Amino acid sequence: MMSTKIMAIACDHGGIELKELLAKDLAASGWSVLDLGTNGPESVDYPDFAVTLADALKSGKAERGVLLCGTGIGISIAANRFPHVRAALVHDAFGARMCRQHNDANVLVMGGRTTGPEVARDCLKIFIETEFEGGRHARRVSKLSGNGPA
Ligand SMILES: O=C(CO)[C@H](O)[C@H](O)COP(=O)(O)O
Repeated sequence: MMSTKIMAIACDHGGIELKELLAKDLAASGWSVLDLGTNGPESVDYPDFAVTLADALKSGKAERGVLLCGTGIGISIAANRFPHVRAALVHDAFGARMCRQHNDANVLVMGGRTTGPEVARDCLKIFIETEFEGGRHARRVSKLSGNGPA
């Protein structure tokens, strides 16, 4: 029996339209969506949403995540402060593919003010469908968590 995979998704006010669009695509792809906000147009602070999503991954409430802010920059900086998070700020299909194949990214990050809806949908599709290649990349990824030589 296949269990439903859970994707946490969170944004600040700069990513809210993209969040709504991508959440629909996730649900249509068979993912269960854990929506961690924000859910209104009020101005909020992106680090708070990165922390909430990092907590959801750490506790096992979700296996992967999507984070969105205006540019994707601030929220990816915030998310990558957590050792269990590998958040990739992606702008195109190639980046979406590489962040899975080479970096085993567990969080896809995009900017609601920088990436158009169709490119973002394409990146999400690739992010959820692409497997990590392992091999030499596994050694490098393990060093990201401080498990390799200094
Ligand atoms: O992209 C972001 C962080 O990297 C934020 O979404 C952006 O800084 C919010 O800006 P403002 O408060 O002017 O809407």
